[in-house]
Amino acid sequence: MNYQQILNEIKSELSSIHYTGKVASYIPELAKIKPDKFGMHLHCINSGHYNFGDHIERFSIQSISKVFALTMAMSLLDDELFKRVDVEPSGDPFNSLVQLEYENGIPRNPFINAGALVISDILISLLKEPKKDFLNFIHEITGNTDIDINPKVFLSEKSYSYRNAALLNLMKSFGNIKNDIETVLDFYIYQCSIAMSCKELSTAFMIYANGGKRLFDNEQILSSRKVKRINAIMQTCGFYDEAGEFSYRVGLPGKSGVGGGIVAVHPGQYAVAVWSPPLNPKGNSELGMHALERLTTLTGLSIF
Ligand SMILES: NC(=O)CC[C@H](N)C(=O)O
Repeated sequence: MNYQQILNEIKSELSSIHYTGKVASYIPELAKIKPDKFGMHLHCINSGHYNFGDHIERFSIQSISKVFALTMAMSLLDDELFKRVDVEPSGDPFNSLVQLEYENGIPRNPFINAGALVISDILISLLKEPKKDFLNFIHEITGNTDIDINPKVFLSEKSYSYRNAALLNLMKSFGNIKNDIETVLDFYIYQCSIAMSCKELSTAFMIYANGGKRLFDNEQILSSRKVKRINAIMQTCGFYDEAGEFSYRVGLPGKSGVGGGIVAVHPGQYAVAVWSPPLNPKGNSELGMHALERLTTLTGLSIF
């Protein structure tokens, strides 16, 4: 199959689509990103790299970091982790508070903000230097030690984090947050402000496509049992109240972020990342979803 030709076709098809999405503005620093940025990077297990556009430019990974945080927490703790966060789709927006009240402060899954905040709390309790260890984990799975946060995005989100503070306060009232709220918020926002390119993200997500092994040296990072579970959570919960739509249109486990990135994996075949900042009303990259839908249609390679 000529993957580069397929990517070129996706690029030309999408250049004529009139998008209606808006770049995220509730984190002021993200609103400065040009809406016409667009890149895609496909990393195939057997045949290497294919790409187009702004695929080596770094952008704010935002909620894509929730997959790395869950991976770290699952490598430190076993099933007891899931007493504090569930694995069910929420059907609600990423920053919603409503379900938490009914469900006694136990978030529906680790990929909505409430769930990721619980994971941050767990990591703070277990790690010596949470920020350093988190960044080191990303360096380990990408083999790239200069990946870092964007300090402007970090500070920008810190000054507008009222909803995440509300989620933390509510969960703390139910006893599901052990550390102090400022510390958890700070670490959570730190993770979200990491900047990576589509190329780097497709390398990082290769562990989920390759049975838990880094592709570049075959080192086992995560057991295949844990990979199965993380991919299942990405499939059912990776896109908030649009997880069903993504599954139906694209047919891959994946995760999005409000920076406009989406990463998806086809276990045994490839990891792919796409970046286009304008978001649809559910907070997922409008053109990113479209590009991935075309990829699985044109290659015939979805998991279904
Ligand atoms: N969906 C996202 O990417 C949200 C992440 C963002 N940092 C927030 O907490 O609001």
